[in-house]
Amino acid sequence: MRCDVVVVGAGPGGSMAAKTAAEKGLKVVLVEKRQEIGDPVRCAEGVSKARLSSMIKPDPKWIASEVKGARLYAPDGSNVVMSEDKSGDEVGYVLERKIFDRALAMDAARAGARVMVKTRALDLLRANGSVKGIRAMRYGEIIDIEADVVIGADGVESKVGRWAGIDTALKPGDIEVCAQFLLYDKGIDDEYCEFFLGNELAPGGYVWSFPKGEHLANVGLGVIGSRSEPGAPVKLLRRFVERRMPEARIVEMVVGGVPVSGPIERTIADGVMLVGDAARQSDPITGGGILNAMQAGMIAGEVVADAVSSGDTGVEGLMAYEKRWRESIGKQIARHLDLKEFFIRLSDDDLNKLMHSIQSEDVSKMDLRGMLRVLIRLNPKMLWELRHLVM
Ligand SMILES: Cc1cc2nc3c(=O)[nH]c(=O)nc-3n(C[C@H](O)[C@H](O)[C@H](O)COP(=O)(O)OP(=O)(O)OC[C@H]3O[C@@H](n4cnc5c(N)ncnc54)[C@H](O)[C@@H]3O)c2cc1C
Repeated sequence: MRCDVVVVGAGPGGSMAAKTAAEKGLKVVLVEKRQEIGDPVRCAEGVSKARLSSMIKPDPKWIASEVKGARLYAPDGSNVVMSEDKSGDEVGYVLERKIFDRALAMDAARAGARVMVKTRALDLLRANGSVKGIRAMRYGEIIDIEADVVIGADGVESKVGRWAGIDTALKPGDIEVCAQFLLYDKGIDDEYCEFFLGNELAPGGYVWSFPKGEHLANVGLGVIGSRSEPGAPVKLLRRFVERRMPEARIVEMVVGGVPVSGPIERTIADGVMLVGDAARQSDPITGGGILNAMQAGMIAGEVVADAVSSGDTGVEGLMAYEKRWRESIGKQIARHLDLKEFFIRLSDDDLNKLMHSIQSEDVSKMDLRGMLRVLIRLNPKMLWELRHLVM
C-alpha cells in the first residue's frame, strides 16, 4: 500500500493531522491499533469551550455537560471560584470521548483519509537510510504501508519517536500517574469542575471532579511519578472517595499516565513528525492534552502538505512544524512547566496561605496568569522567583 502520509494513532492529535492533510489533497492513511476508536477512555474529558470551538464546531452528540466554572480547594478546604471562560484548558465542556474521538476520525475519513482500525504500527520502514513508511500488524497479518512521511500520534506510550531516534524518554518526575472513577453521587455539583490540592491527597498533583450531568462525574487524581509507589494513585483515590462521598457508586475505573515533562528537544526527524502526547505536548500544570494535540495535529497536517508538494520531507522540509507549534502552544507549555516545578515543592501550609491570601480578591474573572499576578503581589517573598512568568 502506498500513500503520502501515514498517521499512527487515531486520538485527537492523529485524527486532526489526518483530516487536515487529507483536506490539503494528500493521500492519507490513519492507523489505529484498537478496534474501537476512543475506547477505552483514559481521560477526564475536560476542555475549554472557547479553544475547542476555535478548532471544530461543537456537537451536542459528544458533549456530556457544560459547566459554569471551576472551584479550586486548598488542603484546609478554603476555596476560590473561577468562571468558565477564564479557567484554562480544563473547563467549559466535559466531553464524551468515546463519541468525540470517533467523530474526529470520521471527519478525517470524510476528508478523504483511509482509516484502518485494528492495525498496530510495529516499526518504521527504511530504504537507503530514509524513512519510507511503516510496517504494521493488521488482523494478525504483517502489512507494509509506504509513505513519504510518518506522523507519530501514538500517545503517551509512543514508540514512533523512539524508532526515529528522537529522545522521548520520560523520567518518573515527568509523568503524572493517574487513576479515575466514573461515579454517581448525589453530592456532585453538576455546574462546576472541582480541583483539590494537597500533598496528602495527591502528592505533586491534584484531585479533580468533572461533572458529566445528573450527578455523574469523572473523579480522579494524578500523582507525580517520582513521589508515587505502585498502586498508590488507586489507593489515594479510593481514600478520597470513601471520605468525601461515601455513598458514591463507581461504574468505571481507568488508570493512565500524562506527560508533564514540558517540550522535548525536537519533534521531527527525516520523514517523521510527532504530535500530541507522543511529542509531550500536554500541559505540565493541568495535564490537559486534548486541545494541544488537536492544534499540533492541524499544524502538522498543513506543514506535511507543503513538504510533500515541495518534495522535501526531510528535517528541513518539516521544520515549519517544529517552529509553529513552539511559537503557539509551546510557549504556554514552557511557562506552565516552570509553574509546575515550583508548585510541586510547596507544602500544604504554603498552599493554604496562598489560598487565604486571594480569598478577599475577586479572582473569578481572572485567567491563570492574572491570578498568579495577584498571588505574587500578595505573597512576594514566597513567589518572587515566578515574577518572570507574569511580565
Ligand atoms: C486520567 C487522565 C485524565 C486526563 N484528563 C484530561 C482532561 O480532562 N483534559 C485534557 O485535555 N486531557 C486530559 N488527559 C490527557 C489526554 O487524554 C491526552 O493528552 C490526549 O488524549 C492526547 O491525545 P493524543 O492524540 O496525543 O493521544 P491519544 O489520545 O493517547 O491517542 C493515541 C492513539 O494512538 C493509538 N496507538 C498507540 N500506539 C499505536 C500503534 N503502535 N499503532 C497504532 N495505533 C497506536 C492508541 O490506541 C490511541 O488511540 C488525561 C489523561 C489521563 C491519563
